[in-house]
Amino acid sequence: MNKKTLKDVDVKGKRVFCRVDFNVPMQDGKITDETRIRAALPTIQYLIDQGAKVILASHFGRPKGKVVEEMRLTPVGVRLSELLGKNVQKADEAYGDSVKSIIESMNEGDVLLLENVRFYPGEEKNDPELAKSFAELADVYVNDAFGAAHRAHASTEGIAHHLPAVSGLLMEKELDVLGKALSNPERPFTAIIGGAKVKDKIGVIENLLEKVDNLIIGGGLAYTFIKAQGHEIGKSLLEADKIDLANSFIEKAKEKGVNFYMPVDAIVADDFSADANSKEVAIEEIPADWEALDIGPKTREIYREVIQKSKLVIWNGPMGVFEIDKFAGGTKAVAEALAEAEGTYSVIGGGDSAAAVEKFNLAEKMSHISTGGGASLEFMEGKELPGVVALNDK
Ligand SMILES: Nc1ncnc2c1ncn2[C@@H]1O[C@H](COP(=O)(O)OP(=O)(O)OP(=O)(O)O)[C@@H](O)[C@H]1O
Ligand SMILES: O=C(O)[C@H](O)COP(=O)(O)O
Repeated sequence: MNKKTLKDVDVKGKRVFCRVDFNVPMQDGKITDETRIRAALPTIQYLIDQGAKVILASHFGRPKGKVVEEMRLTPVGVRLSELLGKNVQKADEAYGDSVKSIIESMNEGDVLLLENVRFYPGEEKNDPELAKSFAELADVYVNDAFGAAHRAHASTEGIAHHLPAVSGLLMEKELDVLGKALSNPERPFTAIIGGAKVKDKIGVIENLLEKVDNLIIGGGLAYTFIKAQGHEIGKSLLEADKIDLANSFIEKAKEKGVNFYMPVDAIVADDFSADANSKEVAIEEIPADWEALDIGPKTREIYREVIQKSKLVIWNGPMGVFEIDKFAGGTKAVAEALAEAEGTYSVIGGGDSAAAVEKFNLAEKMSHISTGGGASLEFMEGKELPGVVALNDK
């Protein structure tokens, strides 16, 4: 990476504004998945060990510039304190005199968690005044929020123009893994693209078609491709305006010598629900009144074989409606194939695929699970991430 990292600056005794992504799933004030908090621990612990005064900032949810009581970061502070095994002070604001006076009383190695930065309208607008107010709190800026690096906000981008600005250890790792995969992949290199819509994955498919040896398609978006091949798809998800594009991807794959894999069979249902009737059918036999909600067993086997022969696999998006057990089999089969494949480096591109891998208790078996959903998608599209661009060059 050509950006300065935490290791390039001296933080002893310094006030460090460290942007993390503590936007964790929460239900009734309880954190339901703490992966993102755990992923930020190495940077926080490093700062503590170096004797920095650690000022943590994060967004949580989408409060739209107003204080929303349920979106305070208090529960995150409590859990962080337990995980670090030390007191984490929590501020009720994210800048200003009250925060400054807390920071004045901090000792080296102390940790302060600021309030949700999205309580202020200037955050998402990347307001220069708010960025300056954040910068006034600190001597050094560390961005460890890979999950929010695709956002040009005051705490992810604006602030970097006012302080020495470096990446944290998680940010560095994410950029290294994803960067190496895209610039210098071990081959055979396979991408598995699933999820609901073609529309959301156009950029990723376009960019990956230039790089991979195998492109595997699954999930709801696969059926626009199946339709493009001239088959009827019943009530399965269809983006009619993307049929031509789907065909152009298939053509481009041929030109580039990329093996393009689509489902050859599916699990179809007479309703989008857990108690629907369901059955396996060949892909050209989807009944008119049914919808395909998962890839079928033959497809799973083909995909498993491709995965096993790959040296590197990037996976983004589930193969079916994995939230309903009946339609989770295809996504589970892909996750298991990745877990079992020896010598295959597996990169899970965040969001729903990461949630699926967690659900099947296979997270430990993956080589890298990105903490970024939207951010990893934009990275895989080949876009520059504003939160990274703004950091100091080496
Ligand atoms: N065959 C299908 N029919 C309808 N919906 C499907 C089908 N296959 C998968 N889905 C749905 O697609 C959704 C995930 O799509 P999405 O595009 O958001 O995935 P993702 O890219 O992994 O998400 P993220 O952007 O969070 O990383 C899931 O809720 C899943 O139920
Ligand atoms: O969960 C995420 O993908 C990040 O925390 C970014 O959140 P956002 O989509 O609300 O900007």
